Amino acid sequence: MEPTTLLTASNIITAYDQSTILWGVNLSVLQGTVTTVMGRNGVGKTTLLKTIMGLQKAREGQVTFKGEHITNLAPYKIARAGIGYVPQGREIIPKLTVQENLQLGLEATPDYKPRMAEEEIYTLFPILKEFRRRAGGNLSGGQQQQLAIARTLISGPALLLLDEPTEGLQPSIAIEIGDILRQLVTTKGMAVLLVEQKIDFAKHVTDYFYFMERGKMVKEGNAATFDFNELQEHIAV
Ligand SMILES: Nc1ncnc2c1ncn2[C@@H]1O[C@H](COP(=O)(O)OP(=O)(O)OP(=O)(O)O)[C@@H](O)[C@H]1O
Repeated sequence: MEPTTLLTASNIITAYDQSTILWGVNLSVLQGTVTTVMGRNGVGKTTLLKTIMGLQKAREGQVTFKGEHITNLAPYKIARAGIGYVPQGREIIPKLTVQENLQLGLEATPDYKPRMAEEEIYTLFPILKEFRRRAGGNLSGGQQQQLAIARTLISGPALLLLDEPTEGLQPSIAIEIGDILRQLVTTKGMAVLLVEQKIDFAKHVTDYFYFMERGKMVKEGNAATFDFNELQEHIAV
């Protein structure tokens, strides 16, 4: 059976005032896969995630999710449709406890009820259970990243958008995060759209790659056949 396409972005053009950042981006994400967008700083990766999430308006083009047009809908409507966004920098609330931070994710649901049970989340992230009464600000970087992902999972998204989740983390901690992402796609059938700069980490988790340069996808392919040497040259500079 052909895997279902969950998300499609077609010919997306996004600009900040006079400055155009995305110049006709095309991308799709299949259910049960991790899709990764790589590219140097400033090429527009974050802008792409924000456009998908409705946080930045697309001037042209369309975003389709589960067959429905969601282009430029209010972010809360996009969240309720089933897309979870874990922004760069995690954005957890340092003074709130782990459990309280987790519950903030319920704002993405219409009835404030979890779509993934807290216990199930704590099974995926045992350290969060152990530290559930600690202030979020007292967690390590890797634990804060786990919390940011967990907070998004509580609303039961079908697609998770992740912006550089391994930034500032040691490789071993990054791999732990990667293993959790793989678990979500293989056991829950979720899809992940990842923005990443670290090739080793990306290779570990990714099924399908896109490579972006100056607001456009210039290369794409299956992880198994993707030419990473070429990619490395582009990214390393
Ligand atoms: N709110 C904004 N207003 C104006 N320009 C912006 C804004 N946000 C980002 N930009 C510009 O848009 C371009 C693309 O930024 P974006 O954050 O999407 O890139 P990126 O590929 O995610 O890079 P990084 O890895 O550094 O986050 C950059 O030149 C940036 O300066």
